[in-house]
Amino acid sequence: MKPELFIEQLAEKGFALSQKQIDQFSKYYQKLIEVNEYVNLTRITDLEEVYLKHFYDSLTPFLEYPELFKKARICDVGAGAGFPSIPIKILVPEMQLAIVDSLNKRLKFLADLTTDLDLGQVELVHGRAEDIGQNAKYREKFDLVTARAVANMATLSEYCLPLVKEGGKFLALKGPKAESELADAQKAITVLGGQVAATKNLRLPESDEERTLILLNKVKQTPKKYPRQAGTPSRKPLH
Ligand SMILES: C[S@@+](CC[C@H](N)C(=O)[O-])C[C@H]1O[C@@H](n2cnc3c(N)ncnc32)[C@H](O)[C@@H]1O
Repeated sequence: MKPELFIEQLAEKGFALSQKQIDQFSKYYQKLIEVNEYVNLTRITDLEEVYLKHFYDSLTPFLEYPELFKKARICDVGAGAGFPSIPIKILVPEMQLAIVDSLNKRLKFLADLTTDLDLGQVELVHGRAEDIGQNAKYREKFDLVTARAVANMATLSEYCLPLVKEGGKFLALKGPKAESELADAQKAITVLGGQVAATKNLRLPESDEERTLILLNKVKQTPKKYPRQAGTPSRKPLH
């Protein structure tokens, strides 16, 4: 997807980018490629592929559910090089964002990136989601938690649902196997206090790339014993 098509597609959906936002995406691409030379951030480096499979793909939750991102406290679990939350933050600068990742060098990249892109405050939290979910500062504190390409849906629900406050939501960006992952995760989701609100199948523009967004509601508090700590001998997927 050429940057011009990216801009055109967003404008067609009602999100006309300002020159500042166009420049932020362009700078994001440059930084990603530059730092990827010595820190493993992404295997996708071609300009058009990055605009489609990282930038546009990351924006799909916002394009489908814009209301979830306004005036919300959001946590992106395992964001790596910033996906999906940084592209969304470019479109919604006022959103309150925390990013959790277990790899410090990726957080260092994000610290420099958020400064260079003038993105305002982003809280960067170093740690495993299993531990952060047991920390009172973060547990059941977020209106929305997002995650892309971190774990299967059952494991991911255990990482993410404890961070969502009651009445909040968890949104997972998944590929075409989402339906079977969701079936396998059904028990875990219920145990952790979640409920499936919607699944949405999408195709990225002018491509064969299929995606599924899974949206869960947090309907009751997560029992205290979850998430179980990393390395716990009895730790098996909750299904
Ligand atoms: C495959 S990358 C995906 C990154 C990004 N979400 C994307 O879609 O490009 C997975 C990321 O999740 C992080 N991660 C994996 N397990 C984690 C855990 N238990 N807690 C926090 N971060 C984790 C890794 O350090 C890595 O940055």
